Formats: sequence, C-alpha cells, structure tokens
Amino acid sequence: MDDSLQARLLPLRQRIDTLDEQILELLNQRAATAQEVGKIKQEFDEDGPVLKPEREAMVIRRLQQLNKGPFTPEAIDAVWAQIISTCRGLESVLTVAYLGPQGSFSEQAALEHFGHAIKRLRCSSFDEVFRAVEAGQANVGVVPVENSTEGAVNRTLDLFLSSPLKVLGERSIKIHHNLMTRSGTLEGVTRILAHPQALAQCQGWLSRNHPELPCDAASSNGEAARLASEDPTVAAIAGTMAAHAWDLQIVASGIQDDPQNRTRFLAIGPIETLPTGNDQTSIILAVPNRAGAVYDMLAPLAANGVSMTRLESRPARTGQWEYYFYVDLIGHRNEPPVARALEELKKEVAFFKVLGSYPRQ
Ligand SMILES: O=C(O)C(=O)C[C@]1(C(=O)O)C=C[C@@H](O)C=C1
Repeated sequence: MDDSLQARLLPLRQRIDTLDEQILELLNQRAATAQEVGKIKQEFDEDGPVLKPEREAMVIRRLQQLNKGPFTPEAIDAVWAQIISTCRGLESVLTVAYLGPQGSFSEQAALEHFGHAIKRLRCSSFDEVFRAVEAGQANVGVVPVENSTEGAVNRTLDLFLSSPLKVLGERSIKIHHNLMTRSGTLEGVTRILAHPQALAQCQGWLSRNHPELPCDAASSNGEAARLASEDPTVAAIAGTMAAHAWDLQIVASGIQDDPQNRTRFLAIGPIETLPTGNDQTSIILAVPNRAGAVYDMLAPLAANGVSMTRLESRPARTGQWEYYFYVDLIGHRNEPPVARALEELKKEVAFFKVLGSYPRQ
C-alpha cells in the first residue's frame, strides 16, 4: 500500500523538481534582464526612479489575461509582486514609508503592493509618512484612504491637500480584526486598545461581547499590539500579522462587524505614472458657495463621458460651510476624454488639484 503510494508520487515529485529547476533558471534570466533595464534607465536619467508603476501593473495584468489556470489571478498577482520586487531590488532597493510599527495593516498593504524586497520605513503617523517621502528619506509611501465600514480616512485626505506627492497606485486589502493578548485569555485584562478606525469597525461586536471593558485609542493597531505585548492588562485589536509580530495569542478572531470589511490604500511618491489602458485619476476640487455649483462641477465629467467612482467631501476650515471635494475618475489624465473634462472643470471651480493618475487594481 505504502509502496504503491510512493511509486505513484515519485515521478510526479521528480517532475516538480525539474519544473522548479526550469522556473529557477528563468527567474535568474529575468533578474539579469531587469538589471540590464536598470542600467539603461540609469544611463538616461541617473537620479530617475527605478520604480515604473505602470509597467509593473501591465506585466501582471498581461499574465492574468494569458493565464489558463489552475494558477489563480490572485496567485499571479501575489507571486509576480514578489518576482518584480526582487528584480527591482537588484536594480535599486525601494524604501517604502508607512504607518508602523511591525504588523500594521499599512505594512501588509505595503508588502502586498511592493513585495518583500523593499526597505521598510515605519512611521508613527500619516503626517510622518508624507514628510518622509517629501524629504526623500523614502522613495514612496503607503497610506490608507478609505474603509468600507467607516468611510474616509480624513487625515490622509487633509494631507493630500498641501502635499506635492502624486498617487502612484492603489491596493485594497481585506481587514480581518482579532482580539489578542499575551496569554490568549482575557483574565486580568482591564482595557482594550486599538486604532479608532478599528474600534469603530468592531463596535457592534465589542458592545455585545465585552461592554465591561473600556476601549482606548492607539496610534495604530500595530502599536496597540506592541503595547499589549508589554502589558498583560491590555488586549489589542489588530491583524494576524501583528499577533505574529508581537507574539500575542488570539482570543477572538474576525470580530469586525462587516465580514467583508476592506481598506483601500494609496501608494504615493514624487513620480508621474504613465497610462496603462485601465487607470483611475484622483482630483481635489472646491467650488464657490453658490446655488448649482456642485452640479456645474460635475457637468464636464458627464459631458465627456467620464465616470466618477468616488466623491468625498471635507470641510475647507474657513468657517463658511465650504468644502473640498475628493473625486476619483475612470481614465488617465493624459487620455483625451479625461484631459478635456479636467480642462473644462478647471474653469468652473475655485480650487483644482490632480493627485495623480494610476493603474486600477
Ligand atoms: O521595466 C522596467 O523598467 C524594470 O525595471 C523591470 C521591472 C520588472 O521587474 O518587470 C522592475 C521594476 C520596475 O518598476 C518595472 C518593471
């Protein structure tokens, strides 16, 4: 019985070994070719960015279209993110800034988007992420912009207003929250710590299951986990990555009120991204405080057949009930319908800023 099992498995495992050798050979050929690409790019522009977000998106999309399975499109995305990350890292290592500490959801988004062959710059606030990239301490940053349960991440929206950085890409990740402690139980625990967004995303579960425990805000879920690792009276709400990073045990998993809870992150940096054929453009607008102004603001989009996927408003802090509108459009700013719509829009509004055009995820 055992022998016949071995006899059937052996040739298949030998075939896997041979295929792996071929994959390895091809990966090394790919890495060497990327290094050549890197040298040519450097000859043309010594200080130019190694990162080409449009090319990375197109490499992955092309393979997803060619793919006949059983490898899944998600697996292609995950595997090639790592392959490209390694190839890019052999040209020059990308420094990525995001809200830390270790194990934060921002870290997860940064690693999923840019792969593991990066230098990690963990920051203590979103302000610091923007500052680090603006000052050149990091090549790019990753910041959350909206959550499917809680809506906009207001601080990020406000920071975009005055930052010269561009949006280079987007990455939406599933946010699965867990309650965790050092011991794996709630014995001796007197309070729960988490980022305010996480507390809001779990408020139903918390009020049903632990109305007796006060909840306090931490600067990130990773930070809550770090504090729980030092203090047995603290339970943290954070992701599985944070539990591993801080050696915590999960008391309850999947405690977010919406099982489909997701957060969308944006990659930001000082570079423009070229069109890929499937892009999105993010802009900020402000309109004069008069009747019909918002209608007029949106009319050029409809007139040029440009679809809007998101409209968010933030107070302009003038005390006059004036607002900034954050708008996402389908298409790239260099493509004629979007370019025309933006030209017309500019004439209607009191404030206009393009945050960037970037590949849709
Ligand atoms: O095509 C390039 O410019 C490369 O440097 C190669 C490569 C890749 O590995 O495919 C790596 C980094 C860039 O961001 C884009 C693509």
